[in-house]
Amino acid sequence: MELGASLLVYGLVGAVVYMLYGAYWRVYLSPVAKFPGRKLAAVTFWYEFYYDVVKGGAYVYEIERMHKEFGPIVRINPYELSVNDTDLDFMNKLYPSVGKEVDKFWWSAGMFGNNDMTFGTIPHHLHKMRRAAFGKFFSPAYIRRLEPVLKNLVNLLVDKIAEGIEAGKQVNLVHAYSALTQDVITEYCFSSSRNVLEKKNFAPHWYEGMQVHCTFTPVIKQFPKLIPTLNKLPNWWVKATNDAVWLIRIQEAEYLQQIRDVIGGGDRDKTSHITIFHEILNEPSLPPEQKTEERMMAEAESLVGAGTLTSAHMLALTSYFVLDNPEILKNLLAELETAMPDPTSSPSQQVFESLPYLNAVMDEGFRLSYGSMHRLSRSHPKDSLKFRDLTIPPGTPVGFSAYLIHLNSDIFPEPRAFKPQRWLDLEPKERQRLRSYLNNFGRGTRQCVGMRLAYAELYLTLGYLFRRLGHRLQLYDTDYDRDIAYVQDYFIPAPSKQSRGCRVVEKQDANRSGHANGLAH
Ligand code: HEM
Repeated sequence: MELGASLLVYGLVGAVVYMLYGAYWRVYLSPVAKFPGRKLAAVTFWYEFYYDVVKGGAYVYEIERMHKEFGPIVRINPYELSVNDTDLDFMNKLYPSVGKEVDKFWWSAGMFGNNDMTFGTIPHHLHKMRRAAFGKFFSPAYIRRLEPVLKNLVNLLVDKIAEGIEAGKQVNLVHAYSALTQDVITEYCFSSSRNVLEKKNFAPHWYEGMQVHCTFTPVIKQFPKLIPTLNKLPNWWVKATNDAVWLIRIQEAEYLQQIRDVIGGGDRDKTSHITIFHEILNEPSLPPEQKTEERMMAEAESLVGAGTLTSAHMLALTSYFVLDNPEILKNLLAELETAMPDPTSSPSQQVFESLPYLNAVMDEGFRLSYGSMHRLSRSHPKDSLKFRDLTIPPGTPVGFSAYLIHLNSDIFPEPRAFKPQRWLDLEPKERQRLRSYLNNFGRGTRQCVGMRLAYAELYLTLGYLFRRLGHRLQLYDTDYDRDIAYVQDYFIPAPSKQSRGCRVVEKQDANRSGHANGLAH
């Protein structure tokens, strides 16, 4: 045999031996080898890839099956564990708020394209510094200060929905809500709303583009260089071949311009209120290398993405259940009529916060919309954790999935039913205990930074919309399993591929004869 051919054979044999030893090490010798689970999942990340990419956001169901088979703690890939359990003490230890270093898992932290955004930051201290630069913006004082901006946008949303149904059209609430949440977050980021509420049919391509972006997440985990590679492709090619990537590019150009305006002061005339990016860029504790255009763009993408789909999905699912259930609608309207006697008024969030029935409806909405179906993994680089009689070694990523907790029938009997009543007539302590199982916003140091803004949006939207239009809206050809239920895990969950959204029309009665054809305005 020639020297070249022999080297090739030796090389191939060496590679095979290396891979076999690697597989053996992962299954039998790794620090997490003692945890139960499927051997194939322990050997390779391609197992997860198969479920999430080939079967479409379906690894969460395979994890669910593993828990049924192997118990409350399972190994789900070469490094990571999943826990499905009702132990709140363990949950709080895994996701501490203070006092412990907690990292994200390197393999999944960059699933939205990079590790520059606060969401994608792996190490504890870097994350803490980045988050502190805008954390203040989401404090109760700032949220109150910007409430007038939010009220204007929610009022516009309700007017646009009213306009649509009065014209005899179907209004897709998912698109309407995502128009609202995009306008809110772009206004808060840059004092320059994207104005999606004013666009025809609420410019659904923005919502759809963001959904498609989420479907890239499992691919990016496996191929972390995917987005940088796509970014090198010429504009003309992207525009001609891929709408979703083109939309990402348009957004990036928009953010870059806004960020340059903030940095150069070119936005002074347009800015009517404080913004997240003024806050970050003026934060003295954040060093200049953390204020680069590139990092600010990553932060903008994550803020707009995180601030749009999550709240819109919760609102759409909750609206569906209220409109689909006359008893729930009746109770909610009765409460809102007392709290907001003048339907044309614009009360503040505080008015709605104290309403028991609205809160019960919202908690069911949170429970069935999950926030994220994905496990939220954390690793404690310096400490081991104890789960029952098992010791989890330091540095092991471990996560809970809100999907699994929220549908646990030991905590929530008849878990798939939307029952506001389960939150009512409880002792305050018991209600608080039950609420602590809601994991929509995650927990601890990485808990959703926009949670207070999200609550403000949800209270005002559900309050104003149902008080003003609740008795006039009717679902149009909307089926829960086909259109609403979140069934695909792309971190932000998606409904089935066949989903047509949550569509409403003007309720038919003796005095009205609207026709439900065509889309809104
Ligand atoms: C109902 C609405 C919302 C839900 C269910 C939700 C859910 C979540 C969850 C589960 C996380 C934690 C992810 C993790 O542990 O890795 C998160 C993080 C985050 N969310 Fe939200 N979110 C919502 C609204 C918002 C809004 C309105 C904003 C706008 C500012 C926002 C911005 C963020 C950011 C920046 C992070 C990263 C925080 C960090 O890593 O420190 N979210 N969100």
